[in-house]
Amino acid sequence: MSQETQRPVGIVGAGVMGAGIAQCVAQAGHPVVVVDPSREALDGARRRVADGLRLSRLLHGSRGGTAPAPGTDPAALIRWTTDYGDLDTAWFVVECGPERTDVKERIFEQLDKACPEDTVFATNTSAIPVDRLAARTRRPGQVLGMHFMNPAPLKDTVEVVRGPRTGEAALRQAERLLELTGKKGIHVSDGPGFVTNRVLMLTCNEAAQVVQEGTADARTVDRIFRDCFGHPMGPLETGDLIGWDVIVDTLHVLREHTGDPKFTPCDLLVGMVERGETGRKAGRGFFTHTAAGARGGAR
Ligand SMILES: NC(=O)c1ccc[n+]([C@@H]2O[C@H](COP(=O)([O-])OP(=O)(O)OC[C@H]3O[C@@H](n4cnc5c(N)ncnc54)[C@H](O)[C@@H]3O)[C@@H](O)[C@H]2O)c1
Repeated sequence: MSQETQRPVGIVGAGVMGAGIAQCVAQAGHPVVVVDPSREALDGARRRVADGLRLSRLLHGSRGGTAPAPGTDPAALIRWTTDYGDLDTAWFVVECGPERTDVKERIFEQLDKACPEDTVFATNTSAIPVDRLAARTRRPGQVLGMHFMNPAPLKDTVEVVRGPRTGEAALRQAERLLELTGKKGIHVSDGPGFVTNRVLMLTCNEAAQVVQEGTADARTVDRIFRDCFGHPMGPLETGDLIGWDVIVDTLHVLREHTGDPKFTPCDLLVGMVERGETGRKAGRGFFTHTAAGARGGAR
């Protein structure tokens, strides 16, 4: 067993994405340390991973990811902690904290202090330029973006972002993590929103604006994308899955880093987030959702 297979992968942030990525790594039989300052978030993530592993066993790994080996318990490979110091042996860390530039900058400063010199850091940011976060460390050559898709256990492709200072060795370590979790990477250069969210965030915002203006209701907007364009999901169902709080934060980041007012979130979205109607994780966004994932009435 190589040194890397004994050393854990660190995940910072135990929200929707952190839990999903932790599940992917543990399912591959590899140890994981998940850090979050919120005990409530850690408990929620533990439950989400347990549900995800049950689903994965039912699907026998047929929809992406590695199926847990029979008789093994991937959940036992995950250590849940509030202490960054527990990352002291991690060979690779995926940062999944909130989409706020100042919060992520502080996280990277903490990671730089807590982790060994050779640890590679990947940010799962939706839009913050990788080099902005790399600048908060003494190892900018060991920082890159790995933008996993949601739900991480079911999506086999990751947008890999190479910052202007990201080195070849860091990219090779990222490739190891992808191989381990049965995923492939598509490589892009650094910039606000990279490719995915430079385009998707505007689409989600405009779809909400169309509802706000009364041109069509949410169900009709999404039906246009499914029936006319053949998309598997419309932009409003996609936004419910991502979380409108994450989308509003990402639009602010895009506006901050491009200076372009086209990334201003529409009033309808801002109001929904203020009321806690953030989508699937809250049970209500443009659609209503049950714990089993069923979709109900639209706005
Ligand atoms: N939700 C998606 O579909 C999606 C997809 C791809 C990328 N992303 C990106 O992934 C990141 C996480 O998104 P999410 O949807 O999981 O968000 P989330 O709000 O579900 O989770 C964020 C977590 O970070 C924790 N946190 C707060 N401060 C922290 C700190 N200082 N150190 C460690 N953890 C801290 C919070 O307690 C919370 O558990 C964001 O950058 C987001 O833009 C989200």
